[in-house]
Amino acid sequence: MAPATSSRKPLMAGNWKMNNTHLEAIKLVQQLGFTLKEPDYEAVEVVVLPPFTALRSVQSSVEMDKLGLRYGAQDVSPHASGAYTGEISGAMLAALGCSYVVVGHSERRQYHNEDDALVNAKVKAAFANQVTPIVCVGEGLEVRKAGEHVAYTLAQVDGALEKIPAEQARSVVIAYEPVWAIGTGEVATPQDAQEVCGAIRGRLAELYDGDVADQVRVLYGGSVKSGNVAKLMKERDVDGALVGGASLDAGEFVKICRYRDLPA
Ligand SMILES: O=C(CO)COP(=O)(O)O
Repeated sequence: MAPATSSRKPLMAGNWKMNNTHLEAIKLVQQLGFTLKEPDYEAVEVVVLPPFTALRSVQSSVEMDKLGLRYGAQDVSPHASGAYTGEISGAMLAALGCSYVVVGHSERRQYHNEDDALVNAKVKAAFANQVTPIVCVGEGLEVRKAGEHVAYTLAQVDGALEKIPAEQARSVVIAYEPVWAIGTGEVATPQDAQEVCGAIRGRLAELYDGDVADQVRVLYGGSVKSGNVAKLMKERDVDGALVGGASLDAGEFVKICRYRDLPA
């Protein structure tokens, strides 16, 4: 278990999903970038995850205006290059300055039949290009009702990290996103989030020697808003949030990044 004095920097990541053209993306990034200041970035790492088509514009905005935001993509191909129509490689993301890529989001597992083996291959593709994967895990409602949410989620962690060496695993980000909480307004209780995030860290301690479990940031995702983030962030194994809908509104996402100012 991680000591309470861990050095993990909180991470607030906005998963825009299939929203915002590249023009809308520039506007949102500028609103965020000009509102957030040095003290914000000292306290939390702020990341936006636009659609592929907006990455180049986001890169230009961030570089031109010297914004402190980081950005990344929502998916990556397991393949390095070649005849894979419609896919985007890790090298392409790296060339656009992406720091992160989401891997294994439940929407991709559900609508694109992504299994643990594919998620694992994508984690490898990300690391091969020095892009940090944000690995999404989490159970659906049926699994939760059956009381099997911890075992189910840990099996996804095992699958995603298969044959990933400790030097890489220590920088991975894991997002616990219970499917029943995504886009439903039904946020997990802080206790529910802590139960699974703590179990994930426990599993990392079993899988890896040294400080891996203490270094890895475990995020919670699923209906995070300014009204619930402060309570979630009080939990010892919740190191940040993967925010969907609420990250599309600059004012709301800034409030989430400044959760320390909100009543818990
Ligand atoms: O899936 C999510 C982030 O990846 C969560 O989405 P919502 O915040 O819209 O529930």
